[in-house]
Amino acid sequence: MRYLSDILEGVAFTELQGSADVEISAVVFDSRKVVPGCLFVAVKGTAVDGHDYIDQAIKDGAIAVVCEDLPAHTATETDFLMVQNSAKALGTLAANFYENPSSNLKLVGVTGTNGKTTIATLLYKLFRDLGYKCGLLSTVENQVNGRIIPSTHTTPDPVALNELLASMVDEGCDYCFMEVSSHAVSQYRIEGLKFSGAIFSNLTHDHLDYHKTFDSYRDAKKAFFDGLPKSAFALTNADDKNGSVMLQNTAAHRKSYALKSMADYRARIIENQFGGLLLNIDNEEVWFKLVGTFNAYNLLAVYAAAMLLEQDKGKVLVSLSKLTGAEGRFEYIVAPNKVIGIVDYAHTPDAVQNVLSTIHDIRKGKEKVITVIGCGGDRDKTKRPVMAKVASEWSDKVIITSDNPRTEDPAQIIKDMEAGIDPAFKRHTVSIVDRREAIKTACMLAQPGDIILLAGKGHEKYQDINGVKNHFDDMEELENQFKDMN
Ligand SMILES: CC(=O)N[C@H]1[C@@H](OP(=O)(O)OP(=O)(O)OC[C@H]2O[C@@H](n3ccc(=O)[nH]c3=O)[C@H](O)[C@@H]2O)O[C@H](CO)[C@@H](O)[C@@H]1O[C@H](C)C(=O)N[C@@H](C)C(=O)N[C@H](CCC(=O)O)C(=O)O
Ligand SMILES: Nc1ncnc2c1ncn2[C@@H]1O[C@H](COP(=O)(O)OP(=O)(O)OP(=O)(O)O)[C@@H](O)[C@H]1O
Ligand SMILES: N[C@H](CCC[C@H](N)C(=O)O)C(=O)O
Ligand SMILES: [Mg+2]
Repeated sequence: MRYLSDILEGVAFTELQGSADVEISAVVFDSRKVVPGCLFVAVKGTAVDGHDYIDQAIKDGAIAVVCEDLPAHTATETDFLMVQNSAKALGTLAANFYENPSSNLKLVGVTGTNGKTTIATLLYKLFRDLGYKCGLLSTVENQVNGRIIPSTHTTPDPVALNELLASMVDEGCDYCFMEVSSHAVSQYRIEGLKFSGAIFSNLTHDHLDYHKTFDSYRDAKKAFFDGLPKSAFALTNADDKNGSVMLQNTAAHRKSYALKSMADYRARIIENQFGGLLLNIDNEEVWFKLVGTFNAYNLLAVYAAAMLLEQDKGKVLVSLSKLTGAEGRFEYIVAPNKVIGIVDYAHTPDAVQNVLSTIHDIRKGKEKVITVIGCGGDRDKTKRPVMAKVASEWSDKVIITSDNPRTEDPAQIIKDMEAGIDPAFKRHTVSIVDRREAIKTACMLAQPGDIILLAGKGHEKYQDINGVKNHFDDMEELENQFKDMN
């Protein structure tokens, strides 16, 4: 049983109309999900204004409303709580409603453009292997100590997020490792959470449709560090030029990791091949199953976080050396005729460049690299030409195709991508709208030993066309094609 008065702690409200002495059955911010007796929080969104749904929410049973602007007619039984920022209040209200589960866990958040899922998933697997009960909140899936709960976002909304954390506490979890997206910070989804640690991976071009400028994208990531408590650690990548910016205004204790720069935790790549990475990590030589320089950074970040969480160095390195990465991140299979197919979630210019340069570093000789790539619809348009340019310059052949066109015309997305390709590389490029056909064509073009990269969809099991998610799985497509390639 929760009363409105119980969940107001930390909520900066300017006015209360009615009584805080009412029982609240749930905290809801979408009128379509209102249940009798709930508290409805009206949030001004990117598409519509939640304040327009207050009447509907009351009709459907909301007993109290949190809002920034009072509706014209409030002569009802309903209580109104006025705040300056409903989204921010929502985070705190949700955390309070679920009895602040983040205070009863060691919660570690990972932010950055690329590597969040990989780092969070590796930490989750590592700490379970070390014998702890853990939770995971990630793009691929959420997990409560082995129980999988499908994920809809990289970072869930504040209500779903606190509900998940509460179930982790109920099931006795010691740790939760979660991704913190820049959208989540800007939209206050993590408001009211108590973090024990934060990790920054890197910052490159993405999501400029939402954040408009690179600086405001960076500031969203930085705001996560700015809000950390003194008791937390703030771990940054010293090789990234924005790494130190993240730590500028944080109260948390500052730590760094790097392959090139001076840092608290350091590693050096000794071998980098399809079989894995041999790293000198904190003066120990260890083989890891993950591939590529970017994964050397991810592994080092995980190692450093484990050290900051006071784990045993030897045990951590042994366990980490056995782990595989996250689903759809540099996963590869080999056809009977020795063509190699890689499925990777690279969906930013930097990730595409990293994954292709890794392939160049680890291929044996003159094998050709054929890249199949598209860009998402209704998402950052400015990354399209850059991703196509990088793909064309780092591959022997590029097939431009669709990747979740959503409500956009897939042919137009492809045109936006083609515009970035230098004329010298145009003849290595073809465009095929249908992703299945594009993958089939790549397989037909490949000679024994060649490497096919399917970029952008990773673990995704769908192609979103006009809001309809049709089943589509890059790995499944590759397996279907590969079985007949003798
Ligand atoms: C652009 C964006 O991020 N939108 C997110 C945002 O929605 P919004 O505030 O813009 O919603 P809106 O449609 O304008 O509605 C405003 C308010 O009115 C309410 N409403 C709306 C309609 C109605 O009938 N009744 C009603 O009450 C809504 O519930 C909302 O509270 O807040 C919602 C709740 O948290 C999110 O579900 C929603 O994610 C959308 C679906 C989305 O696609 N987001 C992506 C871009 C995203 O968040 N991605 C990041 C990073 C991805 C990555 O790089 O990994 C992520 O964390 O997943
Ligand atoms: N540390 C890294 N630096 C640069 N690129 C990376 C790094 N780690 C992974 N990548 C590349 O980025 C892709 C996405 O990786 P991952 O899913 O771990 O990142 P993410 O930050 O969770 O992405 P998203 O924001 O979509 O959730 C990988 O498939 C790989 O190509
Ligand atoms: N999670 C990220 C990446 C999606 C990658 C790609 N498959 C797409 O649909 O654009 C996003 O929402 O921007
Ligand atoms: Mg992710």
